[in-house]
Amino acid sequence: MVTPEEIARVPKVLLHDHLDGGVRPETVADIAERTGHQLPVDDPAELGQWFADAATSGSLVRYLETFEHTVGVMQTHDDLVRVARECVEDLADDGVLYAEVRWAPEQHLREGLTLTDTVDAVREGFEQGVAEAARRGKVVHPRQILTAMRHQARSLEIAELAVSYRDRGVVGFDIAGAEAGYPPTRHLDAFEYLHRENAHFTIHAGEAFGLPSIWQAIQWCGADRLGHGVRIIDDVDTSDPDSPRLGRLAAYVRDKRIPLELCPSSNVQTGAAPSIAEHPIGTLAALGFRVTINTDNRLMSQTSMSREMSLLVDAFGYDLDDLRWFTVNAMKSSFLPFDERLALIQDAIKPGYAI
Ligand SMILES: O=c1[nH]cnc2c1ncn2[C@H]1C[C@H](O)[C@@H](CO)O1
Ligand SMILES: [Zn+2]
Repeated sequence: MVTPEEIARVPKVLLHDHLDGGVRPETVADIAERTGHQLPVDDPAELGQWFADAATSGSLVRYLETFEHTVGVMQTHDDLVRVARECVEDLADDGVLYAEVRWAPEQHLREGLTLTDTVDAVREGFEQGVAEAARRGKVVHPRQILTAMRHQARSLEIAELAVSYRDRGVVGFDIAGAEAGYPPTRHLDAFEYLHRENAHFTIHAGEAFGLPSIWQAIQWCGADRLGHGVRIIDDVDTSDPDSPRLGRLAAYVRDKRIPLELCPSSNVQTGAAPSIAEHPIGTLAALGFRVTINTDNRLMSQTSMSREMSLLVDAFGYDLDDLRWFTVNAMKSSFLPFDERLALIQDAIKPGYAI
């Protein structure tokens, strides 16, 4: 059985983590006190628990309401730098080697920052975090994914922002927010623009809404990866456990090696999966889908990459070889240039798992 110490030590790759879903509770409390942002509870220890309890609602829409209290304290240059720096420090302390951290610039303009100001601030925070991690003897490579909110109408503008920062720390684009009622095809112009620019994007799909959302994300929008995508399991007939049968869409996703950014704890909180033990990741991994393990929102789920891996080790009996497979899957699926992906696999991931 893999121990928590081994999991903490091996290099991990994180493709789906929200900057505004991973703020330290102490930082939320600290900034809120200074800026006058009203919190439901003020004590940092209680606040961490409040986020977790409020997010464990069985509903994505209610889960998302908790972000008002993180987005609310990320409205100035200095506060964005701080949150970004602390994010990278926390990931490095957790043994994360490479991370794509997403956030929605359009949500951080309330105090007068421009879209480019916000991306510059996060970039500065990431650089500070990398330097601080290096001082602690840790190597971490953070990159940004810029998210557009699917209920808003700024996706083309955010896609243009992502392309303009493609050589300055931004590797991709995403849409997030409530899924039901806001299909990805509302943002086709943004996705078509990204295709023309040879740019990468992922789409939150198949979390709160099922197969039609995944189908649109892949076949209409041309997503490179699926944010969650967990409901692809609805297109797998497991009534005979010895020979599961894939429907056309599930077969396409597996044939094309489309990466699934699975986030087990988050899915249990929003009701997308009944429990970790019953999470479709077990079946999807066994069927050879391009499965990756992710945190989604470390604050709301009180989690980390190591914890998500530990939960899966406990539930499915995964060993180090399995964890390396998930990690290599994630690195192969990243939006980094191919040669950089290969270098991290050869130089860091393979040696890191040869313990
Ligand atoms: O799991 C999620 N599904 C859909 N949207 C999400 C999820 N987690 C966070 N978000 C939203 C709320 C954040 O404010 C936004 C940008 O990070 O993305
Ligand atoms: Zn997410």
